[in-house]
Amino acid sequence: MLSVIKIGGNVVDNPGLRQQFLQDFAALEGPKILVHGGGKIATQVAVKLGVETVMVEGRRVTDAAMLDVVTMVYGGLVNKQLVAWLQANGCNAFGLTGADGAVIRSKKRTGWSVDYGFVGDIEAVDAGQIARLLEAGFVPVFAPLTFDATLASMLNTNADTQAQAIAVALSQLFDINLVYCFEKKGVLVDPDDDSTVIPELTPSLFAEHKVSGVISAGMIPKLDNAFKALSDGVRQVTICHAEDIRGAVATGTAGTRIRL
Ligand SMILES: Nc1ncnc2c1ncn2[C@@H]1O[C@H](COP(=O)(O)OP(=O)(O)O)[C@@H](O)[C@H]1O
Ligand SMILES: CC(=O)N[C@@H](CCC(=O)OP(=O)(O)O)C(=O)O
Repeated sequence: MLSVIKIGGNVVDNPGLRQQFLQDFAALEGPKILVHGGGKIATQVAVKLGVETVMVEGRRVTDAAMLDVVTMVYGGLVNKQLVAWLQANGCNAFGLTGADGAVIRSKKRTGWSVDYGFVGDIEAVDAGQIARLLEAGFVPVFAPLTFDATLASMLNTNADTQAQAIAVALSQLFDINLVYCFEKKGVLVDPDDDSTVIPELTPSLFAEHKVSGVISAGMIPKLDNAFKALSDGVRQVTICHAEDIRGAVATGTAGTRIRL
């Protein structure tokens, strides 16, 4: 089983949670891939540089100035720090974006009522190249950046979507366990109460909870990605707290298990 783990920016930005996660991730058995976010950190750096942040339905509107910010923050600062910290924990991390080795190609998002600018919708993931990194003993660590060769441009891609696309592409070659880690215990009935985890979520329960407002905001696109991964060939999908990653990988019992 290959574990594809996504970690959100709120965990990366919290030193205590991050340190525990890095140790736990480094100790996971078997082949593994990390996909990181970092939206919160990009917003903080953009403020310092005087670049305005505009989010529409959980996606960052990315003009030329913001593309420079996210390329620096995701491809540079966050990716390289994570690689260094994982190496310090004995994990042979290899940091990359979708442009490196042309592993993830995308197209600039068009045809929406909003002009998202330099946001990439993924067209192709080169599973063979990623598998070769794994065979060579590396642990790929992906920044949420893809690229369009025709435009000769980096593109900003949501990290949850990128994790889903990587997991689906590699499901041709491996049984995949996709785990979305964030700073809550799972999908919750009351998002402010970690004791209200929904242990199993089906499409019908998801639809009910969307209508009632129990599931909202960033959790909606995260779950759309989770269900898409399962229906496109991923074996197991879990949404859990970063501190429960070992249970999610070893026994599949942590947080919320997604079922079709
Ligand atoms: N029912 C729910 N259970 C847990 N979180 C929820 C729920 N509904 C909305 N959310 C919100 O969704 C957020 C997770 O989405 P997002 O911020 O995109 O995550 P990430 O940082 O991992 O990319 C949570 O921080 C929480 O505020
Ligand atoms: C297009 C788009 O919205 N990209 C995201 C990529 C980072 C991300 O997804 O970070 P989290 O997982 O921490 O939210 C953004 O720039 O915010």
